[in-house]
Amino acid sequence: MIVTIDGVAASGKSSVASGVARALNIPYLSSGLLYRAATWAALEHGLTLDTPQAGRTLAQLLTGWEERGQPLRLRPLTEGNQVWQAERDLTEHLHTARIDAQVSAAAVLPELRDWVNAQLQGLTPPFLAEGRDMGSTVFPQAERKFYLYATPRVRAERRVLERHQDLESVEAALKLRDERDARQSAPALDAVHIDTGSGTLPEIIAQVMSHLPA
Ligand SMILES: Nc1ncnc2c1ncn2[C@@H]1O[C@H](COP(=O)(O)OP(=O)(O)OP(=O)(O)O)[C@@H](O)[C@H]1O
Ligand SMILES: Nc1ccn([C@@H]2O[C@H](COP(=O)(O)O)[C@@H](O)[C@H]2O)c(=O)n1
Repeated sequence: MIVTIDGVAASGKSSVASGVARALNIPYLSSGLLYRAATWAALEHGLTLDTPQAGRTLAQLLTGWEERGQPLRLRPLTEGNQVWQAERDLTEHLHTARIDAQVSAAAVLPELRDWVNAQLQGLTPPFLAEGRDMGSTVFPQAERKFYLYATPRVRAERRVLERHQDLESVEAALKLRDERDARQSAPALDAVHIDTGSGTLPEIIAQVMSHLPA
């Protein structure tokens, strides 16, 4: 079985995916974490993302690591996904304001989208995949698809509890990321839409579960 959960930034995708995956006893895959890790790699290597050759250069960097036996890999742990490169856990570097600000510019590159999609499509079901285009592009065959949303204010209020930033700038950054991401990835037309501002996290997880076979 494949279940997809797409949604806007900070709508609760990872938290809901983790809860549902735990209840189903299957792993969840955070596609956003792979985009974040590739963005981190690009920035670490001084790669400028808005040049015509950026996609090719980034793809060469990622495949070069692969060929040298030091690939960038998603570890789909149910309690929270991680990304490792060789023996190094990169996860703590990936949820920062710096990566938030740059990740949409990396995610627009077709070479990176192909690389992320190939990583995910190479995995064996059952699993739950979360991101922006999991139900529409990467796993159109998924048995159940969900789309999570909430107002920018609700999402910003939640995010400031996780990071030491002010509410107005977090909300502005979320709106900007939503706008950029909407141009490069679309949710599935057959997804069940859920407003995560309408309940607590356990209630939203229960709402998703109610649409899944018992
Ligand atoms: N009802 C709720 N539904 C979902 N998330 C909630 C809810 N209430 C609080 N949260 C919190 O919202 C925060 C953002 O959730 P999460 O990081 O899972 O979102 P995300 O969509 O994966 O974010 P990003 O797009 O930035 O990766 C978390 O701290 C989560 O616990
Ligand atoms: N399927 C996806 C998933 C993510 N992205 C891009 O990555 C960014 C980070 O994702 P989060 O889920 O951690 O918020 C996101 O803002 C997108 O730019 C994507 O394009 N497609």
